[in-house]
Amino acid sequence: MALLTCRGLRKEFGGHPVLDRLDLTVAEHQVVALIGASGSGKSTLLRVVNLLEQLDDGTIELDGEDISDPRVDADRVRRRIGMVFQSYNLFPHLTVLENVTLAPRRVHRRARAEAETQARELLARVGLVDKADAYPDRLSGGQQQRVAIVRALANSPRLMLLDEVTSALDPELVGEVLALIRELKADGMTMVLATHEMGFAREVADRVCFLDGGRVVESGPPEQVLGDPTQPRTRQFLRRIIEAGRL
Ligand SMILES: Nc1ncnc2c1ncn2[C@@H]1O[C@H](COP(=O)(O)OP(=O)(O)OP(=O)(O)O)[C@@H](O)[C@H]1O
Repeated sequence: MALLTCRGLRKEFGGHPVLDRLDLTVAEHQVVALIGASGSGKSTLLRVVNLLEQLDDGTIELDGEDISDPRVDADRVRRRIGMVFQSYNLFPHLTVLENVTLAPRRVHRRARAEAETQARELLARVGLVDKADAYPDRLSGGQQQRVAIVRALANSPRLMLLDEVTSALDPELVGEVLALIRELKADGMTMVLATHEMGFAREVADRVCFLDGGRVVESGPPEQVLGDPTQPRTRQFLRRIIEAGRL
């Protein structure tokens, strides 16, 4: 059963199509990795799914509901989707605990004690409960990113969208964030992640989609798309990655 179905997505910036009749289906519990050169539309795809950008054409269904209908309440949709960005985007003036409990309290109207108990449980899971009262600037990049993921999980999302979540991290901090994503997969979380980490895409994704020119040019199991691609443009992209020593 498809959790997310994108059909014919089109998005233009300044008359230039960034998504060009893009189709993507994600089954429940599936992990889909989006790969592709810089500017191929990966972030834009995640942003339109989370209704942060308006579509020019196409439809997006989440759990069978057409969320691309302009009459849909975007806030209600975003409560079912957890989005994590490259640059963490934690609120600097709030503690870790306040960052994690903000949406559950304000949006989901949970009582403070209940939201804090859940937040501490989630923080304990990622080994950061001792940082609950710290402000983000006291945390390493890897710790901040794990808090950002916990903050998204606190809304009990149906779908997680992860946009280059390790790109801003020093190499020694990448592993701790990838370990957390591995755990989410083991828990059955449905995820769509844009990544430049081909090794990670190969390991964690059930399906890899190669984007080029705003379309999914090739899609399949990681070993096929990354190991034996059928499309010349995928081959060319991977050749460049190999030459750069990133595969
Ligand atoms: N708000 C915007 N206004 C104008 N152009 C935009 C906007 N957002 C994205 N673009 C353009 O759309 C294209 C696709 O960008 P996008 O960020 O989706 O690519 P990407 O595949 O995620 O790239 P990267 O791997 O570098 O993150 C780029 O040419 C970008 O400059």
